[in-house]
This record gives sequence, structure tokens and C-alpha cells, in this order.
Amino acid sequence: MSVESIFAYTIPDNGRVKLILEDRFLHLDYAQSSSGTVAPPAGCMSSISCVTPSSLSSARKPSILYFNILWAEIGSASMPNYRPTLTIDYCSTTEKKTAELQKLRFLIDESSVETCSDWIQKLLQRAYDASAGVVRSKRLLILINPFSGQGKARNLFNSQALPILDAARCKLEEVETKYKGHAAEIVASMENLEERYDAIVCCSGDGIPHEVFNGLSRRSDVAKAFSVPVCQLPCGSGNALCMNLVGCKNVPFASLCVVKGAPQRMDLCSITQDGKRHMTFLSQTLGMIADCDIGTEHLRWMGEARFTVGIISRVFKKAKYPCKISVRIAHESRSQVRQAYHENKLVPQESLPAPEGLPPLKFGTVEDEVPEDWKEIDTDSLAILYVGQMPWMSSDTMFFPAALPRDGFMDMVIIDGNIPILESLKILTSVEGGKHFDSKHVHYYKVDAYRVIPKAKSGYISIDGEKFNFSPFQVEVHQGLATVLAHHSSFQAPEV
Ligand SMILES: Nc1ncnc2c1ncn2[C@@H]1O[C@H](COP(=O)(O)OP(=O)(O)OP(=O)(O)O)[C@@H](O)[C@H]1O
Repeated sequence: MSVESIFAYTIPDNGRVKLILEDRFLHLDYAQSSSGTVAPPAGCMSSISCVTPSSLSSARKPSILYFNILWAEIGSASMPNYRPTLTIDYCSTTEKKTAELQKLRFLIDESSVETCSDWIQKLLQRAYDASAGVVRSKRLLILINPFSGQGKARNLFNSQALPILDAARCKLEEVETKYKGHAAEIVASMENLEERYDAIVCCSGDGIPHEVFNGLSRRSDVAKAFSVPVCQLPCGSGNALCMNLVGCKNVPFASLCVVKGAPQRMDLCSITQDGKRHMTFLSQTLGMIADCDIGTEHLRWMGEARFTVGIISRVFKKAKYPCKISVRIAHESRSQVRQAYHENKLVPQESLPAPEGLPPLKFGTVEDEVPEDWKEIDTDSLAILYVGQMPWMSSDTMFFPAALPRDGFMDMVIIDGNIPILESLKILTSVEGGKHFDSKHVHYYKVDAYRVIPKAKSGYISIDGEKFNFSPFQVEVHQGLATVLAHHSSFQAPEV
């Protein structure tokens, strides 16, 4: 018998089953039973249809994708007359990106324990592809914001993430954030951060990843610190990081992606405002979106719906936000943006130079002179200025369909407040699928630096969904500075 396959026995029927390591999945061949009538163990058949790739749905043998396999081990035969057991922990998954923890148990012959141990090693090598950078039994720093979303983060973590991380034998260190800024302090001050953890997992909305990237930027070993991958378990009201990296806001599926994720380089931006420099990983906005993001705190109980309710009321009021924008545009027309998207879609992370520290600001700060070659947009009728580094801004708004993880650009959207209300509503309702990209009323640029000077006395500026001062700010991008943990090397969004 090849070590690619082993025989085991079902519990309780004692039927013979052959476990075969195929190219991309583990096959369970129950037809090996002499009677040929042995039923697969409970929980197996129901999960099998989910884990069998659609191209193989006609295959007779149940199979489990290696991606879904968390762990396998032989239980010690502690009692006399008890045969050793082989346990396989895995997640059944659906096309809608949900996941459920499952367990298979088989008996094995005492004489085949050694063969089975070799087979388990092979199985785990395939389940955790070291050549793709996937680390087994990850050491994770888990940052839980107990106030995220509607205060459910702790409960979501314990009930939906922990069982999967435990089954995958991850080593966890949990910390609950105690106040705003605590997560940044933790990662800024922790000794040997990069030696201690394989990833930082934010059980939160987008506020904690924002703090984590800022905390990392304050470390003296900043170059090494930015190589620690950051990811999110979607427990907040805005979970854009997870939506972009994983493609859903399902906590069990996101947990499976933490287990199976590998480090991926990603652009990160600096923002200067009022004499300070911060990092921003997701977005900067002024106008209706900022108004809704920050100005609807009283509607927090609604969850993500609060953004929609806020936007519609502002469209009908024809709200306008006068400001001066100076911007370094790299790609201006829609066709140029599309072309740049296709050219840069798969920038290999290995082609980027390793960061040497916090990069110096190429264009100075918001206090410096605006460079002469920047384009000036002076407007009294702006409705939305929205600049993003990732496609999804929430689970149902894909504002920046052309955004890429490491093209070295930010995507800038400008929408004027003088367009008819019906057109504004059309744009905003097409944002879910990113269809607004082709609207003639939407200006969509790829830029690498810009400055905004608001002209009103008061208002809202939202950076990564966090409230910033209502004063001038300048942003520039640093290509591939940050590292995230993801199963895919690109963002989870359809092509433009
Ligand atoms: N213990 C705490 N008490 C109060 N605020 C906290 C605490 N821990 C973290 N915070 C702050 O809570 C804010 C929101 O966090 P987070 O993004 O996780 O949740 P959220 O529900 O998605 O919120 P938002 O929709 O505002 O982004 C962040 O600014 C974070 O700094």
C-alpha cells in the first residue's frame, strides 16, 4: 500500500474505508468495505457535498479540500483492547463562504500506526502549503474590542472563531482593548513582537486594524514590525478589511482563512494633519460619506444600515462640502485606470523592495508648499470626496472596484453635488456591485498623493472610519509597506 493512502475503520460499523491523498483533496472511499454498504460516519455525508469542488460533484467518493482541513492526529490507545483512533478536524464550507467545524473519527489497526503517522504528515503538508508561506499552528495575538459593533465581539470570538482556531492547534494570546488607543499602545510597546507572533488578529471593526498599523509605525524596529501580518475577524459594524481579504463577513469562514492565510504585502498610506503623521490603510473621506460615517453615531444600533439611512437623507438635502483638493494624478481617464488595473493586478510581492523603516515623506507634509505639478480642484459644490486603498468599504459597498493591494496607488472618487438627485441615487445604488465606476458623473482617478483643505468652519473628516480633526490633511502612499494575512494574493472583488 502506498503511503498516499491508508485503510481505517468507521465507528461504530467497523466498515473498511480507504483514505486517499489526491492532488487537491482527501478522498474517502467507503466502497472498500467488504459488504459495500457501510455508511460514512455521521456529519460526513452532509459536509461532503460542500467540500467537493463543483467540477467533481459527480465523483462517487466523498472528498475534502486540503484548504478545509485543519488537523489530523492519532489518539493514544489508553485502555486495553481499545484500538487507536485517527481524528481529522476540518471545516465544511459553502459557496456563500460560510464554514462549520466538523470532525471525522476512524479506528486504525495497531500495526498500521506508523504508516498512519507518515500519512498524517503528508496530509498536513498538503493542508498547510509551506511553499506558499502558510504557517501551521500559528501563534496569534488576538485583539478583541469588546465594544465593537453592537458589543458582540467577545461572544462571536468565543462561539464562532475559537473552536476553529483551537482545532487547528493555533497558539493564542488574547487581549481585550480597554480604551481607545489601547491596541496601538499594545503593538507599539510589545517586546519582540515579530518573533512572538505569526499574525495579529483584530476581532473588531476597522478601528482596531487602523490602530494596529499606527502602533506598528511607532516601533523602533518598524521595518521588521510591518512584516507581521495583520487580519480581521469581522466583529464590528464596519468590517472592510475582512471583506477585502476574505470576501465575506462570516466569522467561521474568516477564522478558516486565518488558519490557512499567508503573509501578503499591501500598500499603506501616511496622512499628515495638524503637525502629526498617522497611517491609513483603508480610506479617507470628506463630504456625505464622512457625514454619514461619523455623523450617524446615534444610529449605531442599526448596524451597517446606519450608513444607508444617512446617505439617502443627505442626497435629498443636496448637501455640499466646499473644499480645495490638490492631487498628483497618475491615471485620469476611465480607460487609463482600467489599463493600469490590468497591468498591475498581479504585482508579485517578491518584486517589491523590503521596507527599511518608516518611509520618509516624498511630498512633505500638509504644512509644506503644494508641488507645482499637482492638479487643483477648487469646488463649492462637492458632494463626495472618497479615497480608498481597497475595493470594499463595507460588506455592501464596493466603492473602489479598481483598487489593488500593491499597485502603489490610491483610488480617488469625486462626485459633484450639482448632479440631479436621481443620478446621485443611481450612483449610490450601483455602488454595491461597483457599477458606478462607469458613470459619467463619477470622477475616478488613480493617485499617489493629494491634499485637502476644507473651506467650511466645521464638518467631518473620516480616516479608516475614524473621526479626525476637520482641518487640512495630506496623504501619500507607500507601496507594499504593510503585511496582511490572506489566502489570496489579490483582493476579493470582481475584475473591472
Ligand atoms: N474598550 C474600549 N472602549 C471604548 N472604545 C474602544 C475600546 N477598545 C477600542 N475602542 C475604540 O472603538 C472604536 C471602534 O472600534 P471598531 O472599529 O472595532 O468597532 P466598530 O463597531 O466597527 O466601530 P466603527 O463602526 O466606529 O468603526 C475604535 O476607535 C477603537 O479605538
